[in-house]
Amino acid sequence: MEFLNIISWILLLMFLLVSWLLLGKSRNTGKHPPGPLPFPIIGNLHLISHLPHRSLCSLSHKYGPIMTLYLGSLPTIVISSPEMAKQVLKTQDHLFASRPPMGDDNHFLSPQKLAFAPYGPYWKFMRKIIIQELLSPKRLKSFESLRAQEVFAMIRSILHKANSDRAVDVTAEVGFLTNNIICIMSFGKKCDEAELGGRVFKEVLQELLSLAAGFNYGDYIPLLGWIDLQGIRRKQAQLTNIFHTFMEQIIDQHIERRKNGNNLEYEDFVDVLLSLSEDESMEIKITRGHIKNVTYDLLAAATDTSGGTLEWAMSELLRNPSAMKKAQEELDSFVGKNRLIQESDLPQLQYLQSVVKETLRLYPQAPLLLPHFSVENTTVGGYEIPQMTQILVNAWAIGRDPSAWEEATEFKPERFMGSQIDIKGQSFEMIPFGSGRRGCPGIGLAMSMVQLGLAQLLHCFDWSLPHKLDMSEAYGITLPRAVHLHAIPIPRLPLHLYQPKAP
Ligand code: HEM
Repeated sequence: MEFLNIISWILLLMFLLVSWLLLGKSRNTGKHPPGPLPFPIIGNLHLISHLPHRSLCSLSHKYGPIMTLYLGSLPTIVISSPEMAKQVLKTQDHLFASRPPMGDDNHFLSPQKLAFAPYGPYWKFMRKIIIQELLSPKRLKSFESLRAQEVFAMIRSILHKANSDRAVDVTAEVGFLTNNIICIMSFGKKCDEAELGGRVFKEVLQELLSLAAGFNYGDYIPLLGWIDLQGIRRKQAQLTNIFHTFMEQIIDQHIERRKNGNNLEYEDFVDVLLSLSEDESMEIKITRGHIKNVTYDLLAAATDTSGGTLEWAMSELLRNPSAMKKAQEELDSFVGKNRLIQESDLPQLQYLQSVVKETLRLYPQAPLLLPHFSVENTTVGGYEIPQMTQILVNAWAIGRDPSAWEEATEFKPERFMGSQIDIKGQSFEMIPFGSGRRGCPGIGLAMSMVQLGLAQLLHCFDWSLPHKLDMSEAYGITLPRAVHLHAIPIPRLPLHLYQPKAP
C-alpha cells in the first residue's frame, strides 16, 4: 500500500513537471504578451487577490499594459492602458466583441441572456430590442415621471429617518432606488419579498453577482468545478431557481392581465417581450427562457452599477466637504430653495456632472468590464493574440493611470469642468461603460438615475458622518463598498417641499 502511494506521488510530480515544461514551451512560441510564469493546474491564480482589478493593476506595473496570465489553464490577456484598450475596443472591436463561453440556458450566465451571449445574430437581435423598447431616448423620456416619483420616495424615506435623529443607511436607500426603477420598467412593479421565498430581491441579485465575480477556482480548474469544493455551483443553482420561480409568476401574471385586456400605466418590458413572442415574423422566436434570462440581465446590469456609483459619489463628497459645498451652492444658484430639482435642470449643473464623472473615473462599477473573447488570430501592440483568448480590460487601472491623469488617485471633480473628455467610450483615458459594440447600452438610464438621485440627495439634505469613513472595497463583479455608507441627514429645504402634492 505504502509502495503504491509512493508510486502515485512520483507519477503526480512527473505529470506536474511535464505540464509545467510544456506550458513554458508553448508560452515561448510566437511573440505573446509577457507575463508571470504559470504553475501547472492553477496557472497564475495564486497571484490574484480578492480584489482582482488591484492585483492585475500591480502585475501590469511589472509586465506592461498588455500581459498574459493563466487563470488555471485558460490563457487570458489583460489590458491596462488607454492605448491598448483603444486597440481592443475600437480599432479591432469586430475581433474582440464576443464573450467566453459560459454555462447552458439554465445557468445564470446563460447565453440566452444578452451580456454573456457570444457575438452573433442572437446577441444583435436581443440588443436591438432592448435598446429600442427599453433604453432609447424616447422610452427613457416616457419613464421620466417614474424616476421623479421613486427619487421623491427615497427623499421621504430619508426624511422619516432624519426625524428620528439616526444615521441613514445611504447604501440601502440608493440600492432600493435603482432596483425599484429598473423593476418597474422591466415588469411593472417593485419586487415583493413574499414572492421570493422571504428573500430580499436585491440580496438574491447581489449574491448571484458576487458568485459570478470570476476567479472562482472551479471555473478555471475543471476538476475543482466538477467536485464543487466551495459549493458555489450549488448556491448558484439555488439562487437561479429562486429568481426563475419568481419570473415564472411575473410572466403568468402578465399573460393573465393581457388576456383580460387590462391596461397598465406603463407598458413594461415583459409586456413588450410577450407581444414580440407572439409575432411569427420575428427572426428569432422569443421564449419564456429568453424573457427570464434577459430580465435578469437588465436587473443585474442596472441595479448595483448605478447604486454603487451613487454611494461612492456620496462617500467622496463626505470625505471632501468643500466639493460637497460647491455642488450644493450650484444647486442653490440654479434651482433655488423653493422647489425640488427636475431632470430638465440637470444639463445646467456642470459641477454636479463633474462629480459624477470623477466618481466613474475612480470607481468604474465593472472594473474589468465584462470579459471579451477573440474570434480570430490577430496582433495587438505587436503581440500575437490567438483566436479564442479571453481578454480582460482593466478599466479601474486605466482610470487611475498616472500617465493619463494628474494626481490620478485624488478626487478632483474640477478636472472635468470645461473638459472635452467623454465618458461614453470615445476617450480611452476612462471607459467606465466600456466602448464599441459591447459597450453599455444603459448609459442614458444610468446617468439620469445617478445625476437626479445625487442632485436630490444634496439639494434636500446637509450630510455629516457619524464616525470615521471606511473607504474599503469588497469583492464583487461590480465595485461594492466593503461596509454600507451611513450618514446623518439634516433637511435644508422648506418642509412643505418634502410633502406629496395633493392629487
Ligand atoms: C453607472 C452605471 C453603469 C455602469 C458603470 C455600466 C457599465 C457597463 C460595462 C462596463 C459593461 C460591459 C462593457 C464591455 O464588456 O465592454 C456594461 C454592459 C451592459 N450594461 Fe451597463 N453599466 C451601468 C448601468 C447600466 C444600466 C442602467 C443598464 C440598463 C438596464 C445597463 C445594461 C447593460 C447591458 C445590457 C450590458 C451588456 C451589453 C452587451 O454585452 O452587449 N447598464 N455596462
